[in-house]
Amino acid sequence: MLEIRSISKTFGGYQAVSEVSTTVRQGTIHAVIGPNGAGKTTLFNLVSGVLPPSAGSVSLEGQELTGRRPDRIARMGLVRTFQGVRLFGAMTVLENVQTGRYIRTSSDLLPMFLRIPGREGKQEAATRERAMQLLDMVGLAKQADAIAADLALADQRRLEIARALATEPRMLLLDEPVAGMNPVEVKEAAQLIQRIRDSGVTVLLTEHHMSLVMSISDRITVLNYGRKIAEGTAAEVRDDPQVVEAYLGTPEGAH
Ligand SMILES: Nc1ncnc2c1ncn2[C@@H]1O[C@H](COP(=O)(O)OP(=O)(O)OP(=O)(O)O)[C@@H](O)[C@H]1O
Repeated sequence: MLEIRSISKTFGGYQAVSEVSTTVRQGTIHAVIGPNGAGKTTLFNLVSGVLPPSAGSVSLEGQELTGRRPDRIARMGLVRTFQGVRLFGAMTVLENVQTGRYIRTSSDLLPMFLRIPGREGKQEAATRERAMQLLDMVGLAKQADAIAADLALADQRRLEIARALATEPRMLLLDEPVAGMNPVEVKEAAQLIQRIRDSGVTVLLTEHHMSLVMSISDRITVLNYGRKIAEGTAAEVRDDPQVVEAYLGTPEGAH
C-alpha cells in the first residue's frame, strides 16, 4: 500500500532519517516506534509531504508521493494528524469535520462560511450528514455544536481524527494520538483506531505508549538514531536485543 524506499533526511549535516525502507500493508495498523529523537516525526513529515526528503522516495498504491505538497497528497488518499492538536478553535466541532470534507471535494471553503441559514445545498447536506456519521464514529456526536477550543484534549484529538477521516483517506497517519490521555481515554482511542482499520483505512502511527502499540499494531518498525533497527510483529520486536538496548536508559519509552 505505502512503499517507503531508502528515505533519508539531513538537517544541516545531521542525519535525522537514514535510508529507511518499509512497506505498510493494506488493512493493517503499522506503528513506528523508537526513543526520543529517533526520527519518527521526521519520517511522518517526509511521507506526508511536510518536508522534502534528501534522498529516497515514497509511493501510495503505486502513485509517487515524493515531492508533492501535503494537500495534494491528502487528495491522493493519505492524511495525517499532528502531535500538537491543530483545529479551527473558534469553529464548532461539526464545522471542523466539514472542512475536512471540503478538502476532498476540492471545492472552495468560502461557501460554507457565507452560507445563508436555511438554504443548504445538496452537497452541503451530504457533507453535514457524513460529518455527523464520523462524529458518531469517534464518539463526539453529542458535542457537534460545541466550540472546538472548549473540548477536552482527548476529545480534540478525536475531532482531529474525524476531520482527517472526512477527507475519505485510504491511509491515515497518526502522530502520537494518545499523548497526554488517561488510561480510560487510551483504551477508547485503541478501540477507535481498530475501528478505523476495520473500516478499510490503513493506519500508520507513531506512539510512545508501548502497551497501546503492542496491543493494536499488526506490524511495528523500530527506529533508532534515524535508522531502522527492527521490524515485525509485537512479539518479534519486543524480544529483539537491539530494540531492548535502544530503549535502555530512556524511561519515556518504557511505559
Ligand atoms: N527541522 C529540524 N531542524 C533540525 N533538526 C531537526 C529538525 N527536525 C528534527 N530534527 C532533529 O532530528 C532528530 C529526529 O527528530 P524527530 O522529531 O523526527 O524524532 P522523534 O523520533 O519524532 O522524537 P520524539 O519521540 O521526541 O517526537 C532529532 O535529533 C531532532 O532534533
